[in-house]
Amino acid sequence: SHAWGYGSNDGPEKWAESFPIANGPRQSPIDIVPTQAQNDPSLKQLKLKYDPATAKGILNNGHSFQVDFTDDDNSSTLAGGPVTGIYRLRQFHFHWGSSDDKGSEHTIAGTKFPCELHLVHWNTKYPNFGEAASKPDGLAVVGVFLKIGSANSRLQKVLDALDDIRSKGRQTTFTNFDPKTLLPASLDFWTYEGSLTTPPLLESVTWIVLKDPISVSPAQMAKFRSLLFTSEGEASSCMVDNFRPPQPLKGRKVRASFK
Ligand SMILES: CCN[C@H]1CN(CCOCC)S(=O)(=O)c2sc(S(N)(=O)=O)cc21
Ligand SMILES: [Zn+2]
Repeated sequence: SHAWGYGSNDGPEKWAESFPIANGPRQSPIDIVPTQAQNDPSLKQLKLKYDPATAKGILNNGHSFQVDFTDDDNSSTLAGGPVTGIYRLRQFHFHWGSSDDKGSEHTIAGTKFPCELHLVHWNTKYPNFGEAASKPDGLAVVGVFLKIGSANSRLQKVLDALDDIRSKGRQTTFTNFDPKTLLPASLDFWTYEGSLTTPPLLESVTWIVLKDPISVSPAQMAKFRSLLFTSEGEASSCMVDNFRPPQPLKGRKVRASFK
């Protein structure tokens, strides 16, 4: 079976055994080196339009937790930036560490953040998400770093739902939430062609990593770490360190939308 995780027996160093694309040419995440990113004036402004009514539920999938959105129309979309056409918001989720000195997947000149938010969108030129997920221009994921600071009241709305989804497979309704409230003031970004950072590691993601972080407090980080990788009835394992380390750039260029 393709059971994978983040432990020593089933973690990122073992994924290539079941998912050989793990050693592919456009794997994610990467270390972003700002001085080596090229400003590209042809990059358009990022256009994010989210309708809070499309928020549907929140789920512990045993690897992270995700907030799912209804994606049967163009109510919540991404356009502009490095992409052509319209991409629909499917879900957002996070990756975080067991301590504040690690947790993000992308790093900035080697700097790790305690947490990273991913907003997953799929290209509407394809009939559905599943089809899009396997195409080289099928997905666009916006990455946002979380930095330790003051408590983030918008994030707290999401964290308040975690008590109901503590173990793997638990889900609950989660509606009337605008993911735009989780974004920093500036939409300046770096962009590069990459992959899913978890199995199946499909090389179908245009990455859009925002330059500015949002804040998270130490108490809020503790809330992330209260989740479990395991189902009820199994021996409990805390959901922490669910991040893949940076992967080789293999000649890819990282572009910046800003000077
Ligand atoms: C735990 C599984 N995570 C996957 C699940 N999806 C892929 C499903 O493949 C369909 C064939 S996804 O497209 O929602 C997605 S995006 C990211 S990430 N970290 O790169 O933003 C991981 C994943
Ligand atoms: Zn992710």
